[in-house]
Amino acid sequence: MEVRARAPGKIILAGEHAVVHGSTAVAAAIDLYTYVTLGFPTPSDNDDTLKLHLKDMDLEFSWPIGRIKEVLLDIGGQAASSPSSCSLETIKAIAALVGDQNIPESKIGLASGVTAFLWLYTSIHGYKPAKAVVTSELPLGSGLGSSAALCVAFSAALLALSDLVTLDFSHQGWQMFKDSELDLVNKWAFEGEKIIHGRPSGIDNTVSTYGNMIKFKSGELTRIKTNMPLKMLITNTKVGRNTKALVAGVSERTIRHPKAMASVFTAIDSISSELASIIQSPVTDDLAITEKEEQLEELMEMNQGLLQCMGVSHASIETVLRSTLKYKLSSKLTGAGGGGCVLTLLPNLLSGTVVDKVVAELESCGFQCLIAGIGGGGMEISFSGSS
Ligand SMILES: Nc1ncnc2c1ncn2[C@@H]1O[C@H](COP(=O)(O)OP(=O)(O)O)[C@@H](O)[C@H]1O
Ligand SMILES: C[C@@](O)(CCOP(=O)(O)O)CC(=O)O
Ligand SMILES: [Mg+2]
Repeated sequence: MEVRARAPGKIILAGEHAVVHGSTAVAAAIDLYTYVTLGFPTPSDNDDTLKLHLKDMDLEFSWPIGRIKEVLLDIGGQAASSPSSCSLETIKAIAALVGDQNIPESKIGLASGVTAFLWLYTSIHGYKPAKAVVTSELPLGSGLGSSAALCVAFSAALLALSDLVTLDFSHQGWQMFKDSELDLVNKWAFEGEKIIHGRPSGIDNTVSTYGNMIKFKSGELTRIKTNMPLKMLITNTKVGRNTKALVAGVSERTIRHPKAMASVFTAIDSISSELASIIQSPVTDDLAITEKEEQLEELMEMNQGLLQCMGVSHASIETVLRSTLKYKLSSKLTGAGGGGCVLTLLPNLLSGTVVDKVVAELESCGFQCLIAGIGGGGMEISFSGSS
């Protein structure tokens, strides 16, 4: 039997980085997904390997099960129901397995994703032969949560083929997990994110698992119901960066200037809480929407200023801010920054002509613009034969 899982990317409306240090952040799922297909060979296939195919990158990896057993002696899938962290020793052991595959130097950033796969796979299914295929609509390393979407999709596909979840195998099309099963997916995905990010807050895997819009603080989520139309332009500066290094940079700054950074984190906590309550409060007419949009714009600008304070902005991000400001539009980086993606609020009454002009200007700088649907569903799975 083959299962397909999909998990969405996300945007962070306020609070990235500060959320790692205990502040509130607000995030929404977007309608761009990472897909993982997983299947076990039949005995007649006579295949005793674990395979991982990263289809978009045209990379195929294969490990003989004997080699995995030799390197990862004590994992063996006994702990699938209680997610645990990958020890440093095991990360080193997995590095030897990843090393076997000679990933080209230009694609070495993928090694952490492959490491997360091997940890999640062996933790949940032990030493069983299988093939996993990954495709994604998300740009990698751009702040839209591709790492979390990958870990959620892996965890969902792995658990769907375990005896820990109950599913309707005859159901046609996408189906959801029960709440307690989603919790298990989320916990495993967080363990995968730890391998990729070092010190994740958990917001990305949580919003990818449960979908919609969430407020997140110290590992606790509160679902948010939006009461206003919210349209964001996402501009990908295409400047590559790595979340792990940026998160570590903020932590180092916090060690150097603990008091100043604590004030920054407190300010961001207030910004996120205020932003969440504006989004949730009822609106009566267009005027009320415009007022709320102006408040949101101001909060986004304040958040961006504080992100700059943390050292995670970038010349390319500043270029987007300047370009959008010419049209009186407010922007902030989203995700880890250092390049990656920028959000621009598109007010409800903004004319299509202005949007076209801003997009044309941003694209003339070499950036890529997209308008994604926000606040949609979380992870889902489907069995082969259905869509
Ligand atoms: N589809 C994918 N295939 C393989 N690795 C992936 C995939 N998506 C994400 N990754 C892993 O996640 C890393 C990017 O994560 P990160 O730096 O957190 O940025 P973001 O989560 O914003 O995209 C990649 O370098 C890779 O290791
Ligand atoms: C910077 C941070 O707040 C978000 C990182 O998101 P992304 O990997 O850049 O999509 C880190 C985290 O919360 O784990
Ligand atoms: Mg990430």
